[in-house]
Amino acid sequence: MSVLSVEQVTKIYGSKVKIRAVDHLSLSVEKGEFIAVMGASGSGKSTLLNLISGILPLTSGEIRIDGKDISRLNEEEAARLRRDKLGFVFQDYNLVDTLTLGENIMLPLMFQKKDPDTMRREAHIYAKKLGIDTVFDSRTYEVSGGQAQRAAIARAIIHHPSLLLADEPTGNLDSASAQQVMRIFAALNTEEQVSSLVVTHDPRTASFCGRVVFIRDGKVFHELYREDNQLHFYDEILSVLKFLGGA
Ligand SMILES: Nc1ncnc2c1ncn2[C@@H]1O[C@H](COP(=O)(O)OP(=O)(O)OP(=O)(O)O)[C@@H](O)[C@H]1O
Repeated sequence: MSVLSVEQVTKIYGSKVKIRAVDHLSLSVEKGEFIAVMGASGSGKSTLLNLISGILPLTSGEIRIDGKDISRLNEEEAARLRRDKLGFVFQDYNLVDTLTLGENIMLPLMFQKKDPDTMRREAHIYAKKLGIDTVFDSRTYEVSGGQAQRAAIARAIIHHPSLLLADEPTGNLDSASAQQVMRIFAALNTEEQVSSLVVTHDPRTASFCGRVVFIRDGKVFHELYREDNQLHFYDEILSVLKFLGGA
């Protein structure tokens, strides 16, 4: 069973003037896959993420997460699905500034009402894994962007979601921090089989993934699978982007 299955999904915005943001799009993510979604501004990437996370209703089609049809959920069920099955990483980290990094990492476990000792222990395990244990008790404004984003990743996966959704996770980072963050994504993918969908404009970020899905006008335009060499994959991604840009 696929972790995510998007079947012939269409999203039309507006009533008088209709905008077809996503158009009969199909995509599936298998357990342990690490996928980048690329496409020009306005091609429908954010709409697709919002449909998958159940924030936006579909116009037609079907989306299943772990086999469960999310288009049939009521608001409360959709919220529970987001909380239990999905993890989110955003461009601007979305950490809570009044909490320490460690407390931010623990947040999903607080919602699961775990006891404080277990929460702290598990948060430390992830902070160590992501190389931010030394700033566990720091505030969000006392750490670098790369450290903040690594805390956001720890928070996104600490409850073992089925699917990690990331929207421009390296968008605010310098290139060294961006590479470090993507190496962490890749390691989590290999070591813990975290299935991830990463929306990005950056070909270097995408080259860490195993597959890149290119979207144009709300449709899947092309897909690339990485063989072994990241540099070669990067070149292939650039060629498709050049073609997309010129088309
Ligand atoms: N709430 C909305 N109401 C009406 N139209 C919308 C809305 N949100 C997005 N759109 C339109 O839908 C299309 C797809 O937008 P979307 O934001 O999904 O693209 P994107 O690929 O994420 O772009 P970007 O890379 O700039 O974030 C665009 O034409 C956009 O103008």
